[in-house]
Amino acid sequence: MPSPRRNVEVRALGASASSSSSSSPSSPAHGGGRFEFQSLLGSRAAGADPTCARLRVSESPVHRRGSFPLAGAVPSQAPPPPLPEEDRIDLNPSFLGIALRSLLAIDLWLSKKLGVCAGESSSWGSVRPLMKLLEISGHGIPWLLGTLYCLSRSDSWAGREVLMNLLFALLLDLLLVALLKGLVRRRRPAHNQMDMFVTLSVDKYSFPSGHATRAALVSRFILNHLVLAIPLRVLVVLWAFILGLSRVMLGRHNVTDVAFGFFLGYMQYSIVDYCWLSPHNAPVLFVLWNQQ
Ligand SMILES: CC(C)=CCC/C(C)=C/CC/C(C)=C/COP(=O)(O)O
Repeated sequence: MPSPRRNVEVRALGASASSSSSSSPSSPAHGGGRFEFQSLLGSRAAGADPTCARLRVSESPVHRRGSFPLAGAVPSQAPPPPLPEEDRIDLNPSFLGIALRSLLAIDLWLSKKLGVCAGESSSWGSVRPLMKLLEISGHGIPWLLGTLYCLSRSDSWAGREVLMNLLFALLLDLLLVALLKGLVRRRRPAHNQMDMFVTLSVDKYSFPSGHATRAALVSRFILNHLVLAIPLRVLVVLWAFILGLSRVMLGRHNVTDVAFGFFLGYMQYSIVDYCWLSPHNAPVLFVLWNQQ
Protein backbone atom coordinates (compact mmCIF):
# COMPACT_ATOMS: atom_id res chain seq x y z
CA MET A 1 0.00 0.00 0.00
CA PRO A 2 1.52 3.32 -0.93
CA SER A 3 2.47 5.40 2.06
CA PRO A 4 0.49 8.63 2.42
CA ARG A 5 2.60 11.43 1.09
CA ARG A 6 2.54 14.90 2.58
CA ASN A 7 3.20 17.60 0.06
CA VAL A 8 4.83 20.80 1.14
CA GLU A 9 4.81 23.90 -0.98
CA VAL A 10 7.37 26.61 -0.63
CA ARG A 11 6.03 29.94 -1.78
CA ALA A 12 8.41 32.32 -3.45
CA LEU A 13 7.12 35.85 -3.79
CA GLY A 14 7.84 37.18 -7.19
CA ALA A 15 9.68 34.09 -8.44
CA SER A 16 9.76 33.60 -12.18
CA ALA A 17 7.58 30.78 -13.18
CA SER A 18 6.55 28.28 -15.76
CA SER A 19 2.96 27.18 -15.71
CA SER A 20 2.34 23.71 -14.36
CA SER A 21 -0.11 23.15 -17.17
CA SER A 22 2.68 23.41 -19.72
CA SER A 23 4.89 20.73 -18.16
CA SER A 24 4.14 17.09 -18.04
CA PRO A 25 4.88 15.38 -14.72
CA SER A 26 6.53 12.54 -16.52
CA SER A 27 8.34 14.43 -19.19
CA PRO A 28 12.02 13.43 -19.58
CA ALA A 29 13.05 17.02 -19.03
CA HIS A 30 11.64 16.74 -15.55
CA GLY A 31 13.01 13.29 -14.85
CA GLY A 32 9.60 11.86 -14.07
CA GLY A 33 9.09 14.42 -11.30
CA ARG A 34 8.09 18.03 -11.49
CA PHE A 35 9.18 21.46 -10.35
CA GLU A 36 6.06 23.46 -10.20
CA PHE A 37 6.36 27.23 -10.31
CA GLN A 38 3.00 28.85 -10.86
CA SER A 39 3.43 32.17 -12.49
CA LEU A 40 2.16 35.37 -10.91
CA LEU A 41 0.44 36.10 -14.18
CA GLY A 42 -0.28 32.70 -15.60
CA SER A 43 -1.88 30.70 -12.81
CA ARG A 44 -4.96 32.67 -11.80
CA ALA A 45 -7.15 30.44 -13.89
CA ALA A 46 -5.82 27.38 -12.11
CA GLY A 47 -7.04 28.79 -8.81
CA ALA A 48 -3.56 29.56 -7.56
CA ASP A 49 -2.66 32.31 -5.15
CA PRO A 50 -1.80 35.10 -7.59
CA THR A 51 0.84 36.64 -5.35
CA CYS A 52 2.92 33.50 -5.10
CA ALA A 53 4.86 31.08 -7.19
CA ARG A 54 5.11 27.62 -5.68
CA LEU A 55 7.72 24.93 -5.55
CA ARG A 56 6.44 21.52 -4.63
CA VAL A 57 9.22 20.14 -2.44
CA SER A 58 8.02 16.57 -2.52
CA GLU A 59 8.49 16.65 -6.26
CA SER A 60 11.72 18.58 -6.41
CA PRO A 61 14.78 16.94 -7.98
CA VAL A 62 16.13 15.79 -4.62
CA HIS A 63 12.91 13.86 -4.07
CA ARG A 64 12.83 12.38 -7.56
CA ARG A 65 13.08 8.65 -7.85
CA GLY A 66 16.68 7.71 -8.47
CA SER A 67 18.09 11.20 -8.08
CA PHE A 68 18.80 10.69 -4.39
CA PRO A 69 19.94 7.37 -2.89
CA LEU A 70 17.11 7.11 -0.37
CA ALA A 71 14.45 8.35 -2.72
CA GLY A 72 14.59 5.16 -4.74
CA ALA A 73 13.29 3.19 -1.77
CA VAL A 74 9.84 4.79 -2.01
CA PRO A 75 8.33 4.10 -5.41
CA SER A 76 6.14 6.86 -6.73
CA GLN A 77 4.00 6.11 -9.73
CA ALA A 78 1.15 8.56 -9.97
CA PRO A 79 1.40 12.35 -9.81
CA PRO A 80 0.11 13.54 -6.45
CA PRO A 81 -3.31 15.10 -6.05
CA PRO A 82 -3.58 18.91 -5.84
CA LEU A 83 -2.59 20.31 -2.48
CA PRO A 84 -5.09 21.60 0.03
CA GLU A 85 -4.33 25.22 0.94
CA GLU A 86 -3.58 24.36 4.58
CA ASP A 87 -0.78 21.95 3.62
CA ARG A 88 1.43 24.77 2.39
CA ILE A 89 4.22 26.29 4.39
CA ASP A 90 4.83 29.92 3.54
CA LEU A 91 8.52 30.68 3.77
CA ASN A 92 7.95 33.88 1.84
CA PRO A 93 11.52 34.70 0.84
CA SER A 94 10.64 38.24 -0.19
CA PHE A 95 13.29 40.65 -1.35
CA LEU A 96 13.30 42.36 2.05
CA GLY A 97 13.63 38.99 3.81
CA ILE A 98 16.59 37.99 1.66
CA ALA A 99 18.23 41.41 2.16
CA LEU A 100 17.80 41.16 5.95
CA ARG A 101 19.15 37.61 6.06
CA SER A 102 22.18 38.66 4.03
CA LEU A 103 22.79 41.65 6.30
CA LEU A 104 22.53 39.36 9.32
CA ALA A 105 25.02 36.91 7.82
CA ILE A 106 27.49 39.72 7.08
CA ASP A 107 26.93 41.09 10.59
CA LEU A 108 27.71 37.75 12.25
CA TRP A 109 30.74 37.13 10.05
CA LEU A 110 32.18 40.62 10.57
CA SER A 111 31.48 40.61 14.32
CA LYS A 112 33.28 37.28 14.70
CA LYS A 113 36.23 38.59 12.71
CA LEU A 114 36.42 41.79 14.80
CA GLY A 115 36.06 39.95 18.11
CA VAL A 116 39.83 39.84 18.54
CA CYS A 117 39.77 40.51 22.33
CA ALA A 118 36.93 38.11 23.13
CA GLY A 119 39.22 35.94 25.29
CA GLU A 120 42.67 36.00 26.85
CA SER A 121 43.84 33.57 24.18
CA SER A 122 42.37 35.59 21.29
CA SER A 123 44.74 37.22 18.81
CA TRP A 124 44.54 40.60 20.64
CA GLY A 125 43.92 39.04 24.06
CA SER A 126 46.69 41.16 25.61
CA VAL A 127 44.68 44.41 25.13
CA ARG A 128 41.59 42.91 26.74
CA PRO A 129 42.24 44.62 30.14
CA LEU A 130 42.41 48.00 28.36
CA MET A 131 39.14 47.27 26.57
CA LYS A 132 37.53 46.35 29.89
CA LEU A 133 38.68 49.66 31.35
CA LEU A 134 37.03 51.39 28.42
CA GLU A 135 33.93 49.32 29.15
CA ILE A 136 33.75 50.76 32.67
CA SER A 137 34.14 54.30 31.29
CA GLY A 138 30.82 53.82 29.47
CA HIS A 139 29.01 51.86 32.18
CA GLY A 140 25.76 53.22 33.62
CA ILE A 141 26.83 53.18 37.28
CA PRO A 142 29.85 55.56 37.09
CA TRP A 143 27.83 57.94 34.92
CA LEU A 144 24.83 57.93 37.29
CA LEU A 145 26.96 58.26 40.44
CA GLY A 146 29.16 60.92 38.83
CA THR A 147 26.14 62.98 37.78
CA LEU A 148 24.54 62.71 41.24
CA TYR A 149 27.81 63.72 42.87
CA CYS A 150 28.23 66.77 40.59
CA LEU A 151 24.58 67.72 41.24
CA SER A 152 25.21 67.66 44.98
CA ARG A 153 28.26 69.91 44.55
CA SER A 154 26.79 72.30 42.02
CA ASP A 155 26.13 75.78 43.34
CA SER A 156 24.64 77.44 40.26
CA TRP A 157 21.15 77.13 38.80
CA ALA A 158 22.53 76.76 35.30
CA GLY A 159 24.84 73.91 36.34
CA ARG A 160 22.06 72.17 38.21
CA GLU A 161 19.75 72.44 35.22
CA VAL A 162 22.27 70.82 32.90
CA LEU A 163 23.06 68.05 35.38
CA MET A 164 19.39 67.37 36.11
CA ASN A 165 18.85 66.89 32.38
CA LEU A 166 21.90 64.63 32.13
CA LEU A 167 20.43 62.52 34.93
CA PHE A 168 17.11 62.38 33.10
CA ALA A 169 18.95 61.39 29.89
CA LEU A 170 20.84 58.56 31.60
CA LEU A 171 17.67 57.17 33.20
CA LEU A 172 15.74 57.43 29.93
CA ASP A 173 18.58 55.58 28.20
CA LEU A 174 18.55 52.75 30.76
CA LEU A 175 14.80 52.41 30.41
CA LEU A 176 14.69 52.40 26.60
CA VAL A 177 17.62 49.99 26.25
CA ALA A 178 16.11 47.60 28.83
CA LEU A 179 12.76 47.74 27.01
CA LEU A 180 14.32 47.04 23.62
CA LYS A 181 16.58 44.28 24.91
CA GLY A 182 13.58 42.61 26.54
CA LEU A 183 11.55 42.92 23.35
CA VAL A 184 14.17 41.85 20.80
CA ARG A 185 15.92 39.24 22.99
CA ARG A 186 18.89 38.84 20.70
CA ARG A 187 21.55 36.65 22.31
CA ARG A 188 25.06 37.96 22.79
CA PRO A 189 27.63 36.47 20.39
CA ALA A 190 28.66 32.91 21.22
CA HIS A 191 32.31 33.95 21.66
CA ASN A 192 31.44 36.48 24.43
CA GLN A 193 32.55 35.73 28.00
CA MET A 194 29.90 37.02 30.39
CA ASP A 195 32.35 38.69 32.79
CA MET A 196 30.95 42.22 32.75
CA PHE A 197 30.96 44.68 35.64
CA VAL A 198 27.46 44.88 37.29
CA THR A 199 24.68 43.97 34.86
CA LEU A 200 20.87 43.97 34.89
CA SER A 201 18.93 40.83 33.98
CA VAL A 202 18.19 42.11 30.44
CA ASP A 203 21.91 42.52 29.84
CA LYS A 204 22.12 38.89 28.82
CA TYR A 205 20.70 40.25 25.55
CA SER A 206 22.74 42.23 23.12
CA PHE A 207 20.44 44.42 20.98
CA PRO A 208 21.00 47.33 21.25
CA SER A 209 24.35 47.96 22.92
CA GLY A 210 23.74 50.00 26.08
CA HIS A 211 27.33 51.24 26.02
CA ALA A 212 26.90 52.50 22.45
CA THR A 213 23.62 54.31 23.24
CA ARG A 214 25.22 55.92 26.29
CA ALA A 215 28.35 56.88 24.36
CA ALA A 216 26.34 58.61 21.63
CA LEU A 217 23.91 60.23 24.06
CA VAL A 218 26.50 61.49 26.53
CA SER A 219 28.94 62.72 23.90
CA ARG A 220 26.21 64.65 22.06
CA PHE A 221 25.06 66.04 25.41
CA ILE A 222 28.59 67.14 26.35
CA LEU A 223 29.28 68.69 22.96
CA ASN A 224 26.07 70.71 23.21
CA HIS A 225 26.30 71.87 26.82
CA LEU A 226 29.96 72.15 27.73
CA VAL A 227 32.27 74.72 26.27
CA LEU A 228 35.29 72.66 25.27
CA ALA A 229 38.41 73.35 23.24
CA ILE A 230 38.50 71.61 19.84
CA PRO A 231 41.01 68.90 20.88
CA LEU A 232 38.74 67.96 23.78
CA ARG A 233 35.71 67.83 21.50
CA VAL A 234 37.61 65.49 19.18
CA LEU A 235 38.55 63.37 22.19
CA VAL A 236 34.89 63.05 23.22
CA VAL A 237 33.90 61.83 19.75
CA LEU A 238 36.87 59.45 19.64
CA TRP A 239 35.95 58.03 23.05
CA ALA A 240 32.41 57.30 21.87
CA PHE A 241 33.63 55.67 18.66
CA ILE A 242 36.33 53.54 20.33
CA LEU A 243 33.92 52.50 23.09
CA GLY A 244 31.50 51.24 20.43
CA LEU A 245 34.26 49.42 18.56
CA SER A 246 35.54 47.87 21.79
CA ARG A 247 32.11 46.26 22.37
CA VAL A 248 32.57 44.23 19.19
CA MET A 249 36.28 43.57 19.84
CA LEU A 250 35.44 42.23 23.31
CA GLY A 251 32.88 39.94 21.69
CA ARG A 252 30.07 41.53 23.71
CA HIS A 253 28.10 42.62 20.64
CA ASN A 254 27.53 42.22 16.95
CA VAL A 255 28.23 45.21 14.73
CA THR A 256 24.51 45.93 14.19
CA ASP A 257 23.90 46.11 17.99
CA VAL A 258 26.49 48.88 18.22
CA ALA A 259 25.43 50.68 15.03
CA PHE A 260 21.81 50.76 16.18
CA GLY A 261 22.97 51.74 19.68
CA PHE A 262 24.76 54.80 18.27
CA PHE A 263 21.64 55.73 16.31
CA LEU A 264 19.36 55.28 19.33
CA GLY A 265 21.66 57.27 21.63
CA TYR A 266 21.79 60.09 19.09
CA MET A 267 17.98 60.15 18.88
CA GLN A 268 17.64 59.97 22.67
CA TYR A 269 19.51 63.25 22.93
CA SER A 270 16.92 64.82 20.61
CA ILE A 271 14.18 63.61 23.00
CA VAL A 272 16.04 65.06 26.00
CA ASP A 273 16.57 68.34 24.18
CA TYR A 274 12.89 68.49 23.23
CA CYS A 275 11.72 67.78 26.80
CA TRP A 276 14.45 69.93 28.39
CA LEU A 277 13.73 70.28 32.12
CA SER A 278 14.05 73.77 33.54
CA PRO A 279 12.91 75.62 36.69
CA HIS A 280 10.07 76.97 34.51
CA ASN A 281 8.57 73.70 33.23
CA ALA A 282 9.59 71.43 36.14
CA PRO A 283 9.86 73.74 39.18
CA VAL A 284 9.08 70.92 41.62
CA LEU A 285 12.22 69.00 40.66
CA PHE A 286 14.48 71.98 41.19
CA VAL A 287 12.87 73.11 44.43
CA LEU A 288 12.99 69.60 45.82
CA TRP A 289 16.66 69.27 44.92
CA ASN A 290 17.42 72.65 46.51
CA GLN A 291 15.92 71.48 49.79
CA GLN A 292 18.29 68.51 49.96
C1 LIG B 1 19.27 53.00 38.45
C2 LIG B 1 19.70 51.75 37.80
C3 LIG B 1 18.65 50.78 37.39
C4 LIG B 1 21.00 51.53 37.57
C5 LIG B 1 21.53 50.34 36.91
C6 LIG B 1 22.85 50.62 36.30
C7 LIG B 1 23.33 49.43 35.54
C8 LIG B 1 23.64 48.20 36.28
C9 LIG B 1 23.44 49.49 34.23
C10 LIG B 1 23.87 48.36 33.36
C11 LIG B 1 24.85 48.88 32.37
C12 LIG B 1 25.25 47.76 31.44
C13 LIG B 1 26.05 46.66 31.95
C14 LIG B 1 24.81 47.81 30.16
C15 LIG B 1 25.11 46.77 29.16
O1 LIG B 1 25.77 47.38 28.11
P1 LIG B 1 25.94 46.60 26.73
O2 LIG B 1 26.75 47.55 25.88
O3 LIG B 1 26.68 45.36 27.02
O4 LIG B 1 24.58 46.40 26.19
